[in-house]
Amino acid sequence: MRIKRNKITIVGAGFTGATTALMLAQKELGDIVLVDIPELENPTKGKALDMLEATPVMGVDAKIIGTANYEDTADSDIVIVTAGIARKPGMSRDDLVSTNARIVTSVCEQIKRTSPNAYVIILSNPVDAMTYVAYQVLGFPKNRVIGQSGVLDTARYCTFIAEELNVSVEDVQGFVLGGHGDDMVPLVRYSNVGGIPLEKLLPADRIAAIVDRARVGGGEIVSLLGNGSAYYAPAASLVQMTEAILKDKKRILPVIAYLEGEFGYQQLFMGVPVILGAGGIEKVMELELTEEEQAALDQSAQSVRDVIAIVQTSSL
Ligand SMILES: NC(=O)C1=CN([C@@H]2O[C@H](COP(=O)(O)OP(=O)(O)OC[C@H]3O[C@@H](n4cnc5c(N)ncnc54)[C@H](O)[C@@H]3O)[C@@H](O)[C@H]2O)C=CC1
Ligand SMILES: O=C([O-])CC(=O)C(=O)O
Repeated sequence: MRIKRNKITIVGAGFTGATTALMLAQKELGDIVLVDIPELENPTKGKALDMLEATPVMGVDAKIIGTANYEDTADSDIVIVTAGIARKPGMSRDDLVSTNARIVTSVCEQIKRTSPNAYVIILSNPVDAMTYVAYQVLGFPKNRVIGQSGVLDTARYCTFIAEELNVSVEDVQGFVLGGHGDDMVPLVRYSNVGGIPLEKLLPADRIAAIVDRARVGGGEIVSLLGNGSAYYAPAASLVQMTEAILKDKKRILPVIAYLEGEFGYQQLFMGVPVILGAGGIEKVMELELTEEEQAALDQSAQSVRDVIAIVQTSSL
């Protein structure tokens, strides 16, 4: 038997897609196919070739191609979907819903045809609802349809904690539950720094300020960039998820998963901690929540449901 190299497709070769491709190559996680629309075929080929030409300098082996043809993506192990429009200052992620639902639908129809066995990771916003759209169109089992929100939201939360305490980011542990919107739920009670509960290290008002900043972390970058949204930290998050699956690491990471009773929610895609390994989402890790935490999560779940309802009632 010949051992096969991993094949990773990234749909959407814009800021997040191209950055993810480069980071995947730097980690030698597999060969990479970047796909974009036919009108951008040459720029997509150009980005891929430019990255490929960086590989001898970086000392990594990864084939990287750009294309507008889904046949080139056939039999990918992982497909990452970043296709769609990004928000601009003054917009919410939910304002992208109609346009991106159409794009994610057409992309997933192609993925279903060309890579029926792939694990699919969705980034396009509003990502909880777009993961739902992808699941409907793909018809893949729920363990193979995964949305990215919590790794990024948690990264922001941990960055701000490390900055506040002037300690290494490596020693900060925590996670953020719920939808990828301004009412996401950073779980303070389960956060620690070097094993020491966060609540013993910082006063409540400083923790509250960190939680508030993490919740609007995406918007902070949108305001600063002026014409688009974050891409370095989102790309790093996608790479961590991809690595967890391809190396069967069984990482416990917060991702958007299909809930069928877990945390009390039925038939809902939302961010929760899971075991991520070679089986994709291998298990949702349920936690005991206080009444207050559950109420905050309920509010976030309702926001996700409201956006999914827009998708369900519109003729895309
Ligand atoms: N879930 C999350 O944590 C995050 C989500 N996002 C979302 O990711 C999406 C992409 O963001 P960026 O890369 O910054 O945007 P971008 O505009 O730089 O790139 C998007 C790319 O998608 C391509 N595209 C559009 N329709 C397509 C189709 N049918 N097939 C293939 N490609 C298509 C565009 O041509 C463009 O190159 C946005 O919706 C953004 O809101 C961004 C950061 C974090
Ligand atoms: O804020 C946005 O629109 C992009 C995104 O989801 C994030 O950076 O968290």
